[in-house]
Amino acid sequence: MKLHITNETSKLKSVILGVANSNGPEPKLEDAYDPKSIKHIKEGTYPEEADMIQEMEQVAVILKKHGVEVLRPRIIENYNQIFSRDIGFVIEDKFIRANILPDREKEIKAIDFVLESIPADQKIKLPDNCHVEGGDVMPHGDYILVGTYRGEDYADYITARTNRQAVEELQRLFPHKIVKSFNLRKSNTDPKANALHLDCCFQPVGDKYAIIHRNGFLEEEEYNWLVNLYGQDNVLEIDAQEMFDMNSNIFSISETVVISDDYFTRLNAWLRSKGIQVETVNYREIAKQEGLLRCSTLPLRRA
Ligand SMILES: NC(=[NH2+])NCCC[C@H](N)C(=O)O
Repeated sequence: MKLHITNETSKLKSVILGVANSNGPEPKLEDAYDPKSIKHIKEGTYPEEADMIQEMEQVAVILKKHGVEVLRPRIIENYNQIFSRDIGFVIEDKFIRANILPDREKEIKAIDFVLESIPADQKIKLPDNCHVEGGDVMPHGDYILVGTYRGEDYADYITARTNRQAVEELQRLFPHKIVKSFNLRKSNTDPKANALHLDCCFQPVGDKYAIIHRNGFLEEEEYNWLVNLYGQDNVLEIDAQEMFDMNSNIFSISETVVISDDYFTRLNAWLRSKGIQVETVNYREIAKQEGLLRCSTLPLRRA
């Protein structure tokens, strides 16, 4: 297995796409770990497995059409394995195993066949006190952009998934990169005010563009730093409703092709106006669990 990831948008060669099969029964309220799932459990609109399977198959078809190798996790009975992004991530030729929320720690076992094909010196397990999930980590050329939560009350937030210790450890592991971290707004109860991961409020796209939601960031200066990295004219600012709908969580197959949700009419028109081909799927049921296309993919190799 050859690993190579240095950014979000180079031509995708190989990816793990999550699975919704045997996703388990609707969680009890006290077992849910994000506010959007909680909302849908309360309202009786939690997504059906059959619908989510069908939504994910549309993504598999598009990826294959674009010549991408698509790997799927082995199915663990009655376990949520939709959001592969968070279980690990690749930076350059290293696979870093995430120290994920304990509720999700079995997910990694289902990609053992991938891990076995990676040489031992390319696999990294962070110390246990470093919490990190792939949704918070974006290799970006000379930078590694990392979403985090620096509040003293970190432990109170089930929505805070990447801590300072992990940010520091990533810098130690990749001394030739600049690890830039972003303090994100967290809410256990309000999905419109919760940037669950960095990819829930920001994502680079194309060769010089980005999608961003200002209120996802707690520090004005960190938000401005990101906007300046692209230039104001190259950034699409999304509002709280669009963040909630998960507009920043599309997925790039290359600098010129993305997979987006058919529902994102404003975003898709903006992408097309920049010369980007937009492949669309309907991911409205998956979206109810506070994740979307980037969250359900774990890229292993890009050109
Ligand atoms: N990369 C992401 N944004 N992943 C979203 C994961 C959503 C999932 N319900 C969780 O709370 O863990």
